[in-house]
This record gives sequence, structure tokens and C-alpha cells, in this order.
Amino acid sequence: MSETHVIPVHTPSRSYEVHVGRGLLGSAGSLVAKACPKVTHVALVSDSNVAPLYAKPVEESLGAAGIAVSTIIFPAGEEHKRLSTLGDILERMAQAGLTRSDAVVAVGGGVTGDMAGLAAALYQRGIQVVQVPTSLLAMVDSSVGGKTAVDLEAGKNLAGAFLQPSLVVADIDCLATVSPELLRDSCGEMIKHGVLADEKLFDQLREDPVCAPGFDPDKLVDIVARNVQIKRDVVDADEQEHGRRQTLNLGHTIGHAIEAASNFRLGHGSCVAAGLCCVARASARLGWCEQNVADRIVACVEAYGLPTNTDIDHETLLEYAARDKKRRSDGVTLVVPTRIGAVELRKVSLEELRHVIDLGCGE
Ligand SMILES: NC(=O)c1ccc[n+]([C@@H]2O[C@H](COP(=O)([O-])OP(=O)(O)OC[C@H]3O[C@@H](n4cnc5c(N)ncnc54)[C@H](O)[C@@H]3O)[C@@H](O)[C@H]2O)c1
Ligand SMILES: O=C(O)C(=O)C[C@@H](O)[C@H](O)[C@H](O)COP(=O)(O)O
Ligand SMILES: [Zn+2]
Repeated sequence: MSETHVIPVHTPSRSYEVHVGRGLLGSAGSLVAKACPKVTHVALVSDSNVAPLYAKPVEESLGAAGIAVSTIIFPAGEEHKRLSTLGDILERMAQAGLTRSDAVVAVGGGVTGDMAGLAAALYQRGIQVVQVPTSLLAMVDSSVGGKTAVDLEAGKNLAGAFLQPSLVVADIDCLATVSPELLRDSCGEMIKHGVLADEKLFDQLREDPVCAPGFDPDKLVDIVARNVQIKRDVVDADEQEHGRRQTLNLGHTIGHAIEAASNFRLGHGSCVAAGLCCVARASARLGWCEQNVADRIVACVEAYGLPTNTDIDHETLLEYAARDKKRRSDGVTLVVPTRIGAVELRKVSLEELRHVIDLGCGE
């Protein structure tokens, strides 16, 4: 059995620990009690797929630590990451009698973490949240860094807040119940991390695909921890995305557009993978990186069986991409790979973005 990694995060608004290991759900209660000593009651928020699998062990562990639990379950799926579901969660928190000294415990994938985190940010103007990610994507990305949001008709994550968690508990054993498709989808964000910060991780992911059947869970603990460190380094340096944190959006300008335009038919990680390939191809054509960089990225995404392009028409992609949160009056900041392990931010006008989409998403 591999060791548990404890990764400290230090942002201006909060410092906390991310625990990554195996068999951690049973310790969730004592970890919460230590990280949030004043909390006596939590709202455990989970979706309709994850709750039947993992709510009980977390409830029991919290109970054993002397913490009362009110469980709130919402219907699973990105299509429910909406203001209406958020409103329902908030009403149920109020009915349960949560006070400002209580907390939310999010048990689930990125949708649960984003929505439960936003509920915590809003409830009585802000209470603590603990993230217990159960999808690989949520473990390596969404549970860390404090971005919370719901989608609007106009696009992804357009209403949200920053709220750093007080604790993250990532139990790799939860991945045993994840479908091969979801596991593959989550790898999109890990490939992104390799491209933006760590060539060694990128090569490791390429040579030994994490989504292959029977992948060693102990090895996965180390890989998840490395991904968390990459994200932590960026979030520590720029909590609220004034500069460097925008690099974590690599692949997302086009990826989010694909996700919203396809009405969430494809998972988030798959859209990021396709968006990453598109921006890499365009970058090579524009001389922003060597052709070999784009070829390696596309080959890695292909090795995971993830999409490397989209058939959505370019006008629609541009429309959604223009509503991106990196849009300012004079254009959009695009994240561009310069080599494997490094990226740069490039300000492009909407006309230039149209050209990037034409070059990157063409035949
Ligand atoms: N806040 C951030 O920094 C951040 C970062 C990346 C992605 N995100 C967001 O995260 C979301 C995608 O996350 P996701 O892929 O986890 O989606 P998700 O939460 O919808 O989970 C995908 C599916 O897997 C199920 N599931 C989760 N864990 C499971 C388990 N252990 N066993 C069986 N089924 C399980 C869920 O019920 C769901 O049906 C998107 O909304 C994306 O925008 C946020
Ligand atoms: O944490 C971040 O910062 C990220 O950009 C991570 C992304 O993987 C994630 O999908 C995030 O939710 C996108 O942020 P958004 O601000 O573009 O919605
Ligand atoms: Zn993402």
C-alpha cells in the first residue's frame, strides 16, 4: 500500500491540506474535526450516483467524530449544475438548520464540488467547505484551488465564487466504481497538467496510460499527488486568476466552447483534450511552438482514446469562446503551449481567435 501524500496549500484567503491516498474515507470524520474544530454539523452534498456508493462511510466517519450530518442529494449530471439545483441545495441547508459555524462536505465529482462549494460560499454569506472528490478529475483538479460555479445558458461556470476548501480528502479507492469512460475523460486534465508544467509527467502519462484496465492504484496515488502539486503551485502564486492562474485554462477556451455548444454530450475532460489539440495545432501553424510539440500532444490524447478535434462549426465555437471569462473588451487571453512543460499567455483579438479556431479545428 502506498503512503498518503499530504500536500499543503497556502493562499491569501486560506491554508489547508490535500490528503491523497487509499482507504481515507474512514478517516474523513477525524480529518474534518481537526481541520474545522468549531464545526458540529455538516451538510453532506452528493449526487444521485455517488451518494448510494460513498455517503454512508463518510456519514459514519463524521458521526464517530461527533459531527451531525444532514445529507442532501441532487440529480447527477452537468445538466444539473444550474442555479435551480443550487437554490434547492441552499433551501435544504437552511431547513437542516446549518449555522455560520457549520460546514458543507462535498462528496462527488467536479459537478458536486463546484455546486456544493458555491452553496457554501453563498450560505449565510459564506461557511466552510470540505472537498471529498470521487472522480479522478475532481481529485487532480476541481477539488483544489477554490473555484466554484454553476453554468448559465450562455456558457460554462458563468456564475460562481472563489472559496478555498478547508480540507481535501482524495481517496483513490473511490475510483474502483468509476466507469472506464469517465476515467478516460478525467485524463484530459492530467495531460493538460503535463503540457503546462511537467514534461516528465507528460511522458509518464503517454507511455503508461492511467486509464488502462488494471492500472496500479498505488502508482495512481503518486500521479494524483503530482497533479495536485502542479495545481497547488499555480494557485498559491495567484489565487484569484489575475495572471498565472489563467495558465490552468490551457485547452479551455475552445474546450469550454465545445462543451457548451455540444450541450454537454461530451465530458469536461474530453472537451479540454480536444481544445488542447486544437490550440496546439494552431500554435504550431502560427509559429508559437514547434510542430513536434503539437504532434506529441495530439499523439498523447489519441493514446487515451480522447477526441483530438471537434466537428462543431467555427462560428458557434467563436460565439461561445467570446463569452469566456478570460475575455476583456480588447480580446481574449489564450493559453498557448510553447514546449511540453511550458505555456505562455497571448492576448488575441476576436478576429485572431477566429483564425486560431480555423487553423486548429480545421481538417
Ligand atoms: N472548480 C474547478 O477548478 C474545476 C476544475 C475542473 C473541472 N471542473 C468542473 O468539474 C466538472 C467535471 O467533473 P467530473 O468529470 O467529476 O463530473 P461529474 O461530477 O459529473 O462526475 C461524472 C459522473 O461520474 C459519477 N461519479 C463520480 N464519482 C464516481 C465514483 N467514484 N463512482 C461512480 N460514479 C462516480 C458522477 O455521478 C457523474 O455521473 C465540470 O462541471 C467542470 O466544469 C471544475
Ligand atoms: O482552477 C483553475 O483555475 C482552472 O482553470 C481549472 C480548470 O480545469 C477548470 O475547468 C475551471 O473550472 C475552469 O475555470 P473557468 O474560470 O474557466 O470556469
Ligand atoms: Zn477544466
